[in-house]
Amino acid sequence: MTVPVTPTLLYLDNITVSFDGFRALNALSLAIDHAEMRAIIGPNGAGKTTMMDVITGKTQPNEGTALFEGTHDLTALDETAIAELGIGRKFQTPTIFEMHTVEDNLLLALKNRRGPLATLLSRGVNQDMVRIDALLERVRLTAQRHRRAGELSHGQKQWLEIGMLLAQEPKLLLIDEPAAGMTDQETADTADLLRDIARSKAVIVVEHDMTFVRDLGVKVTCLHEGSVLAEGSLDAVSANERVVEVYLGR
Ligand SMILES: Nc1ncnc2c1ncn2[C@@H]1O[C@H](COP(=O)(O)OP(=O)(O)OP(=O)(O)O)[C@@H](O)[C@H]1O
Repeated sequence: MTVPVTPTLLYLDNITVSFDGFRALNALSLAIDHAEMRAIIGPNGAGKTTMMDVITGKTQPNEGTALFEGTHDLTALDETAIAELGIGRKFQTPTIFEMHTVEDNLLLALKNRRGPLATLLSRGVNQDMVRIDALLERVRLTAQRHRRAGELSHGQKQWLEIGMLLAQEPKLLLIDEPAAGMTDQETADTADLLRDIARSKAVIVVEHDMTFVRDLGVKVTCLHEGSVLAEGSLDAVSANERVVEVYLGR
């Protein structure tokens, strides 16, 4: 992989989002490097979802700068344009096609990326299969290839959706509470999978499960009342008195 000269992939500065005068984000600043994974923690209502909404163009900030790759002004783009820049988002509830096989779900995600014209012109059925082999292996679903997605375990469904996002070849993945509802083993496997993905892509994970965050072993940002309260290693953030007061000590 060629590493770009500027390390900052996502740059948020002084972002404010007001809902009827209430500041869901309050001068929030955050920078994510290429191939960096960052865990975002913080109490309910801290602004984590609103931050993801700003990055993906779902919500327009009232103030502030949001740059992707140093040049793309995210505040001037709609959700489709932002997805096309290479920002993929996974919500907590998987949006897979339950009646289709695992393989077909991935195939649909690949075609979705190319669009109808490219799909028509594509001679690449074999190439698709090579890509799908690699995706299946990556998301640990090779043995489930021909099963209907609806039959997968909760954790496997989450991984399939991550695979569908990877099919779109994003540069930045936003993932909302991936460990919610997972068994301990699935949670550990998911941390492993995300660490693997983060070797070549940037990943932002919002998560409340501190065991999982510890497994990720990455820099942590704690949000509170729409701003960054603390940032650093999980040990440093966990030792922060304010973080204990507003979040961990609850
Ligand atoms: N569309 C909206 N209209 C009014 N208030 C909103 C809207 N969206 C979010 N808020 C408020 O903004 C604040 C931040 O919400 P947000 O969902 O971003 O928090 P969060 O950190 O994701 O919380 P959680 O951990 O519960 O998901 C909350 O007080 C919420 O009620």
